[in-house]
Amino acid sequence: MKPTALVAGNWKMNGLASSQAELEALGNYLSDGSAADCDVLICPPFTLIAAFASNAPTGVAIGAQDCHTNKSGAHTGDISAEMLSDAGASYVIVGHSERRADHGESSALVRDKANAVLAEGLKAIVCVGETEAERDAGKTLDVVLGQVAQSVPAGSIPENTVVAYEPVWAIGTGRTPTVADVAEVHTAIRGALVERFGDAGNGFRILYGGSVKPSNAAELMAADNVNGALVGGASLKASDFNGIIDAYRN
Ligand SMILES: O=C[C@H](O)COP(=O)(O)O
Repeated sequence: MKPTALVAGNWKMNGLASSQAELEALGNYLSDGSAADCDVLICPPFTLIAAFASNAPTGVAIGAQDCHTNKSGAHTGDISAEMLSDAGASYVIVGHSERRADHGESSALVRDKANAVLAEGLKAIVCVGETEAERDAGKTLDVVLGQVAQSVPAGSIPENTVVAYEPVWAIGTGRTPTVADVAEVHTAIRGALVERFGDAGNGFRILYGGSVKPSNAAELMAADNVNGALVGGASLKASDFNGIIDAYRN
């Protein structure tokens, strides 16, 4: 059975307390419009998680953008999955390419972070994706499937793990792969998940991320094995994010 889609907003290092208005606008749109056939998630910066979680509109889950592998301890500046759960988060993004690049995170570390997320009963969104040089060298599937194999925990099930395919060169650039290219990568990821997890592999949600906006959401979301979106820039304004959620309205 096709999994319920997830439209997730990753606010990255954007958002102040005043951004609560965008969350409210999103909630108003969701409650006013015809029901969207997808789950909706906002991952604000750490500083806003508790406030957002306690005021989250109906139908909007709140998540985080990273966590440490440990539950607690001497790790200055880090946040654990237990703390995120305590603050009201229900999802945690791990292995975003910006963290892999900015903080040198390896796939093994990403898997350990995902395991920490699962251990707290939260859901992990495990990000994978090739750089432009890797795509140009014809290595897209090798890179992406290698990251999936190494970053997705052995204990993953469709209810606790989401895979997000984000070509690094498409993030924040306004460029996207063709729908056929997206379908090829997503179908390859699906195949790898089925090979590893059996029939359950068909139940995992595989999100596409990278310059998703209202004008291209419908065609990207219709591609084979695309079960939602991980949205950066266009998630910061409720009106844009709502336009992406519209891809899942009848
Ligand atoms: O996590 C979200 C992605 O990095 C996509 O960002 P973007 O929609 O701004 O391209």
